[in-house]
Amino acid sequence: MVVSDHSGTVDLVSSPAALASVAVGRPVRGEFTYVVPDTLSGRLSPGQRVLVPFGRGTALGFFLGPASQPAEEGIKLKPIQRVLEESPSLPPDLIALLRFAAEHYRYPLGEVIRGALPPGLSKAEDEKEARPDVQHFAVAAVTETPPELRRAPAQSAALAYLLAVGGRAPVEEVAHSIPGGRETLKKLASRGLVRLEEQVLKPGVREGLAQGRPDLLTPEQDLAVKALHYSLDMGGFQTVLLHGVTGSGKTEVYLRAVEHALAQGKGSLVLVPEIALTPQLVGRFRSRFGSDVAVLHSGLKDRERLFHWQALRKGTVRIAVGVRSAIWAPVENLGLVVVDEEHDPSFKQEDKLRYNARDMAVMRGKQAGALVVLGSATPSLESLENVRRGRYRLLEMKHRVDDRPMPTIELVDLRIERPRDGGPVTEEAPILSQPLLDAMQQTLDRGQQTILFLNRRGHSTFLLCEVCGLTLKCSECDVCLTLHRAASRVMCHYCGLATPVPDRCRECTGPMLRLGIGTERVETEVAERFPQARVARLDRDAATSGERVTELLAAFARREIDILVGTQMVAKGHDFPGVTLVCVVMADTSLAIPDFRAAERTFHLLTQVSGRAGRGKDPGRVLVQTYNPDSEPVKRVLAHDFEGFAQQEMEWRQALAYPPFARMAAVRIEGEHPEQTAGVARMLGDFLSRRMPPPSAGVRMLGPALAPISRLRGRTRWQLLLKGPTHVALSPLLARLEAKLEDIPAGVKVTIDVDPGAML
Ligand SMILES: Nc1ncnc2c1ncn2[C@@H]1O[C@H](COP(=O)(O)OP(=O)(O)OP(=O)(O)O)[C@@H](O)[C@H]1O
Ligand SMILES: [Zn+2]
Repeated sequence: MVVSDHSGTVDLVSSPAALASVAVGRPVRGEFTYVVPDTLSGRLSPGQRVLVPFGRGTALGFFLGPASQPAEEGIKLKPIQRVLEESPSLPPDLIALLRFAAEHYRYPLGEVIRGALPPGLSKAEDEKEARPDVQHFAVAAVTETPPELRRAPAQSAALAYLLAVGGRAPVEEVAHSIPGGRETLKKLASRGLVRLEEQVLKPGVREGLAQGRPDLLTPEQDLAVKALHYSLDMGGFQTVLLHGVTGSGKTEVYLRAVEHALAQGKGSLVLVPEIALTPQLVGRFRSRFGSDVAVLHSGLKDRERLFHWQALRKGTVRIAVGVRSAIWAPVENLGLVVVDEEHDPSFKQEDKLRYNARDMAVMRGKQAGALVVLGSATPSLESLENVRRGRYRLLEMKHRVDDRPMPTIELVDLRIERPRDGGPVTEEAPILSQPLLDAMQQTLDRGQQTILFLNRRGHSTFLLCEVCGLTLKCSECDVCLTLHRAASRVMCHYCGLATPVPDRCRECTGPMLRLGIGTERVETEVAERFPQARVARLDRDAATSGERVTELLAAFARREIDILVGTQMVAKGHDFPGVTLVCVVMADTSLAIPDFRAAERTFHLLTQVSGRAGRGKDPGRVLVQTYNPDSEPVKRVLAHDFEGFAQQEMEWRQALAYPPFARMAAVRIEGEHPEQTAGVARMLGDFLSRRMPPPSAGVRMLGPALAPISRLRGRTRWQLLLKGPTHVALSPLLARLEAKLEDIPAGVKVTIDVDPGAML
């Protein structure tokens, strides 16, 4: 018999041949059964890392729990070799979540677990205690230099230095003053004249932007906070959608919920789209909870990652704030999971394990029995539908903090806007129409700030031959190249390939026209029109690192920049009270993308960027330039009509059986040889169509067909979409497909993308 005692350790002693279920950290599917040797009985806890024989060698394994005798007779099971750590790296709720993720997204469990762990724990090595952020100090053990040091001038000098500064100094400071100081201090320590000490710094104590705790909540915040406190007091799993307009103070609601969980002795997990773009939010958490917060972002060093993991696992740090991958953080006694900007596409990982951290957050809450709060000014249709079906509870905040008005939103119709200075009508509309120029001038005159949004980077987004009409494409991808003038290169935004700018068409030597506006061009135009203004640009080209982004945003917050031009990076939850004008240079860029979410994405972007205006004492104004004033997203944004947009879009999705009224899985087939790839795509199409459930099940297959971007990095891409009323309806088909993937010829790669995000 296998039983679990209360400490979670599995007592396998009483079983004649105790068996263990182990996930192996290799790209293999399923869990494996191993024998628990006598030496390990009573020492195994679920979530522990172990060393197991695998193939001809050994591999890292994760003990998941007891197993029963496999059905097949005559299989010789091998024993677990040893355990790699005393206390398990994975808490039980996380094991449950990782198992769910592997099953749902059709990805090998061992790889799912390895991907979740910090590098220090994802190798088949014994656990090492992460060296925390420590500072080494040298402390003098004597009060004067003893005569024995007369023949050792370096040691004498180092000790003299220490005594001179009061008997105690950081080692690096001594080393800085006395060449070879580190070695010298060690020698002094071995003589017993100096003690070397470490002072441990708690994680996450680097300073953020300090923010006070408001004494008074708005009435809507107060109601929301009370509701969340009540749910926390009740305990157990529940999901709440916090739909609060831009600037309604959602962050404060999260902070109060985290405070309450902490008072209950429970940990919290807070997910944000991107740390570099949300320094204010991180700052608010740090200044409220100090060293109780671990901030998890992609810039962490391996050692720091391990340190945070261990601190959270031990419960010495109880709050984790982080990006997508922080969903795997081993927060102890988890009571609350918050997902800020839950609609954000960055929660979906687009390689390896293609998970959606927002969806995993809900599942994590379920496994841990925790409260889940999904917050946004523009909730996803998926979450709204879950509210309608009674799965999530809705909390709304319809007013801004301090009753500040929502910004006014005005339309600038590019079809009728004439070029400035009454010049001739050209095919291209002006980048900045007269209404925009006037509004920007007024804003400058008042000493206020402007954000200019265009969701395309570069100078010109395509080059076209004036004579033969050829557009310049990437040699590796089926994508137009973008001209970057500052770098004097044309670049592919998909594969990164950069080449010199051609001045003539390669087919007919005709001159190349530079068309399609990008942020770089907008910035140039703005600088020319407003030479007295301080202009900066925020996009992937200008902000090459996380620090650079933070610096730029900080400079904008300090009002050292008057006009900020940028891509969707400027649309994220920023809170700059000086911004009173937001201009959308072209609202249409994301409308034409062949993706069923194009309209939703456009609506979200326009609403979010508009929401940056008028957050301070002065009211905000938004100008939207567009060629499609009658398109649904544009019309509804102008009318501040979230409900109307959502309803209209829901009807359309329902009519065409798209999410949230159906579940989807994309099967992507990529290969170097176009012929072979097409062959595999057709083969998989046949394979699936022969295994389709009866039509009454409502499962449908679209394709196989060439993907919208039919070539990427030199590889041909095919796509096959499966749609069904529920995930359960799709999963037998996906399981079959997963098994079939073992027969795919080398040279073609097939990936299954469950609940796909981007459809390109
Ligand atoms: N009760 C309050 N009293 C005074 N100021 C508040 C209060 N609550 C929040 N604020 C301030 O209001 C501003 C907006 O809050 P916050 O950034 O949380 O908005 P939000 O709802 O997250 O908006 P968005 O969806 O645009 O990100 C912040 O400057 C915040 O400090
Ligand atoms: Zn390319």
